[in-house]
Amino acid sequence: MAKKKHSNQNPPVQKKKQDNKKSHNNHHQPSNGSSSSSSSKKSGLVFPVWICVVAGLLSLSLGLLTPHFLRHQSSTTTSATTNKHRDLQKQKTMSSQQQESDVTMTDRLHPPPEFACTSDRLSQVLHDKPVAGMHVVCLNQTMASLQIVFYPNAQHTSNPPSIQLEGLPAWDGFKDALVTHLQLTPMDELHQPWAVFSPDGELLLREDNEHVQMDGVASMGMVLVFQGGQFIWPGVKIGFRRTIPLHYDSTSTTSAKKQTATLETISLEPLVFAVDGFLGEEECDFFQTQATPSMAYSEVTLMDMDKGRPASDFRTSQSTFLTDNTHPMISEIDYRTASLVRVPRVHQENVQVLRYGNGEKYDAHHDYFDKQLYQNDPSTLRNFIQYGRRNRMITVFWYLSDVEEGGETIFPRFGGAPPPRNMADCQTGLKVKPARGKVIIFYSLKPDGSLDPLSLHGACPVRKGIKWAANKWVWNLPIPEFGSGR
Ligand SMILES: O=C(O)CCC(=O)C(=O)O
Ligand SMILES: [Fe+2]
Repeated sequence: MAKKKHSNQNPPVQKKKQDNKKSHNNHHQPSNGSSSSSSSKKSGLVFPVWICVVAGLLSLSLGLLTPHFLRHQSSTTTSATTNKHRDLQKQKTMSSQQQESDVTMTDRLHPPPEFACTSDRLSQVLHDKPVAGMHVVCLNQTMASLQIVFYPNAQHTSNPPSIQLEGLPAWDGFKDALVTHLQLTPMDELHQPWAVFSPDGELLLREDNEHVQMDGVASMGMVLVFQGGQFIWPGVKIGFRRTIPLHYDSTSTTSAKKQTATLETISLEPLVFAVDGFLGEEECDFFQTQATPSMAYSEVTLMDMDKGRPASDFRTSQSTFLTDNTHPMISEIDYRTASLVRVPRVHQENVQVLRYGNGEKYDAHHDYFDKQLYQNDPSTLRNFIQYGRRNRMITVFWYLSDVEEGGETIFPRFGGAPPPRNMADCQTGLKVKPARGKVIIFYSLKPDGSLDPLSLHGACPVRKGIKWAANKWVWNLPIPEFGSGR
């Protein structure tokens, strides 16, 4: 039986002229150079260190006020957060006797409490089994050195490797340490630069940043490094629940803003989270109403081996893309989604609304594009996936209705199971029951940036009732020419 792998895709749109070649995310605002320097000249060491720490945290949080996942890619390089480093240099010129006695009291420059590398915080990011390409790094900055503890592939270990760098290292030294101890591979034309994030998904550094002042970073406490360059929530273990704050774009006008979301890990292989109540009643109704006039039996982008076959061989539901991004309810959810996955809105496709009537289904497939399977489709290869560099990374799948019977989303390769022989089979695997307002988040790419074949999934036939749902696809790179963030 022919393998029925296929992807569903927005039809190609004329590419707008956009320069997104070399983009850096500017996550730290430049320091204004004021604050604690005069008091650190006058008084002893303990007092100025505290002032410096407070000033550092203040300017760090100012830098974080507009999280990167709400911003478009900017072309500035990483710059200084605080004047803490300069103050530290001044302090180092003080008498060594004075320094010694005070250092014992304020030896460690405290990271923001929520990012401190405590065993509790570590238990929220480490896994029993290695996660290829996601690394946890603990930074312990003292007056004299920076201690770096590595948890390669975000795996628990009682004896993690660590190193000690003298003073506050330069970006090059820190970068070399990460590359060596985490075995990071350099970017090339098919791979994004690796990147360093706060545990809350804030982009801090990228491999291709040129001028980085390390003070803000070194005092972060814990950072996550992703070989694939994009943030992915650590799954930790099945049943793990993480409540995250949701941030909103300042232009957002909706009154009913959700402040938090709770992600529950429902599978590690593939990585799947469930978020109850992510969408409100009004929103579920709105998307059904908005989509109804343009619903049509679904198209799929056929792989080479499937060319000529009708889409209904695989997928019998109706669907439509909603393209009016200026509608407040649509853009509101785009921003909410950017915050949910901590990936900027410009990585999102327009939402695709789905409706399954009785008996309608969608056989198991991947949402990513495997470039090997599109070698005879130059348009998809070039325009969408840029020969494999760009791809769908995340599906945020919305359930807009309850379904009386059937209509589950199935992951047949749950737990690393082998590929099913029959892609229409709905017996084995993880089955997610639709529930109005709930979304699931699943990752088609792994933290190292490679395709995750275990993300295979399908829609079981609806047995009773109607299933309304939607796909919100988030790419691993900006898609300004066909995404919803245009
Ligand atoms: O309807 C579902 O549960 C899944 C649909 C799906 O995977 C898709 O539209 O790509
Ligand atoms: Fe899908």
